[in-house]
Amino acid sequence: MAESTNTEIDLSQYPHINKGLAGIVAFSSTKSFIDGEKGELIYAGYDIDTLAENASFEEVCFLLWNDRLPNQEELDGLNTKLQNNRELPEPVLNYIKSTSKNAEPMAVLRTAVSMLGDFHEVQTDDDKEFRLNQAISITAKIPTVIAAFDRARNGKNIVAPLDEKSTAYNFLYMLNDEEPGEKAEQTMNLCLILHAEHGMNASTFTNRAICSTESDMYSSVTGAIGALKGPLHGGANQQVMNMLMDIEEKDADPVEYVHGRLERKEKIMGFGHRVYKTMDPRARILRGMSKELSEETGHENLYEWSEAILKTMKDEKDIDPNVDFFSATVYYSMGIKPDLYTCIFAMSRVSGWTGHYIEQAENNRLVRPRAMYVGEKNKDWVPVENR
Ligand SMILES: CC(=O)SCCNC(=O)CCNC(=O)[C@H](O)C(C)(C)COP(=O)(O)OP(=O)(O)OC[C@H]1O[C@@H](n2cnc3c(N)ncnc32)[C@H](O)[C@@H]1OP(=O)(O)O
Ligand SMILES: O=C([O-])CC(=O)C(=O)O
Repeated sequence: MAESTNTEIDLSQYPHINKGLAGIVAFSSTKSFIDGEKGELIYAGYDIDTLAENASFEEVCFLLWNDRLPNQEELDGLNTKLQNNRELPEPVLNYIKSTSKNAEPMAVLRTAVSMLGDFHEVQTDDDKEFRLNQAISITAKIPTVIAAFDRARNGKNIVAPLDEKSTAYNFLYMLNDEEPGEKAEQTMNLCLILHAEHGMNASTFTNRAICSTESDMYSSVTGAIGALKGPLHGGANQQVMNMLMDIEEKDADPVEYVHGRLERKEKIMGFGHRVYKTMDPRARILRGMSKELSEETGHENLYEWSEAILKTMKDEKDIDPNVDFFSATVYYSMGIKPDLYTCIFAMSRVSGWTGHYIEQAENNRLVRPRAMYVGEKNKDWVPVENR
C-alpha cells in the first residue's frame, strides 16, 4: 500500500466551505427576487400574485426574456412566433416514436431537447435576437415533445401542434386530442406562470454554469432538465403523487403514514426549501386550486390527505410545503399522468432558464468554484503488480 506522507490541509487556501453552496451569491440577476422569510416571490418586478391573477404564460416569457411586459403588438408577435415554432423536426419525432414504453419522460425530454440542438436556428449578427429566437424555439417545442411522447408510449396517434391558441391550450389539445375547456386552459396557464422562474435553484444554476463556458442554449437547457429531474428538485411533484397513491393503496391513515416515514428518517416530498422558511407563495396559490379542482373532480380525499400531511409536517417538523406539494393534486385533477408532472415543470421553467442564459451570456464570467481537497497527498507510486 502507498503510504500517505501528508494529510494536512492548508485551510488558508479555503476561506470557507458552503456545502450545497448554501447562502452563496454567485450572480446578479433581474429575473426574480425571493424573500424566504416573508414568503414573497417577484418576477422582474411583478409580484407572483399579480402575475397569477393577470398574466398569460406568454407574457411571463416575454417578461423573463426582456425584463419588461410586452405591449399588445409585441405580445401578438411573440404568440405568433411561438405558434410557428411548435413543430418538431422529423428525426426528433422519430426518436420520440422509437422510445421504449417504460422510458422516463424526463429522460426522453432531455434527449429530445439535446437533439433539437442539431437543428438550431441560424446565427444572426444580432446576438440578442439569436438567443431570443432560440429561447422561443425551445419553449415552443417542449410541449410538443411531452405530448408526442405520452401519446406514442400509449400507442395513440400523435397530434400535430396547432398554429394558433395559447401554450396551455395547445399542450392540453396535443396531449388529449381534444379541445380543452376554458377552466383547464386557465389552470394550465396558471401552473405555467407559477413554475416559470425561481432564482438560483439547482437547474437554473446548472444552466448558467453551462452558459458560462460559452456553450450553446440547447446544452444549457439539456443540463437544466437533467438537474430538474431529481426528486430533491422538480422531481418531487411526481413523488408527492406517488405518496398519495401509496396511502390510497395501503388504505393508510395519512397522519400515521407521515409519522412512519419521519420515524424512518425519510423525507416527505413537497416539503422544505433551501430559501423559504415559511409557506412558499406558489404553494399558497396551488393549495386553493387543489381544493377547488379536487372538489370539482371528486378527488376530495386527496386534498384532505394533503391538508392532513401539511398539518402533521408543521406540527412535527415545522416544515412548510413547497411548490411541488399541491401542484401534484392540481395536475391529477386535470387527468395528467404523474410521471409527466416534472416535464410540465420543465415546459414552464424553460422560460426562466433561457432568460438566465441570455442574462449570463450578456455579462459572462466562467463559473468555477473550488472544492476543498480532503484526500491524501504525496503518495508513493506502486507498480500495478505490487498493489
Ligand atoms: C421546485 C423545488 O425544487 S422545491 C423542493 C422540492 N424538493 C422536495 O420537496 C424534496 C423534499 N425536501 C428536501 O429534500 C429539502 O427540504 C430540500 C432539498 C428541498 C432543501 O434542502 P436543504 O436546504 O439542504 O435542507 P436539508 O435537506 O438539509 O434539511 C434541513 C432539515 O430539515 C429536514 N427536512 C427538510 N426537508 C424535509 C422533508 N421534506 N421531510 C422531512 N424532513 C425534511 C432535514 O431532514 C434536515 O433535518 P436535520 O437537520 O435534522 O438533518
Ligand atoms: O428555488 C429552489 O431551490 C427550488 C424551487 O423552488 C424552484 O426551482 O422553483
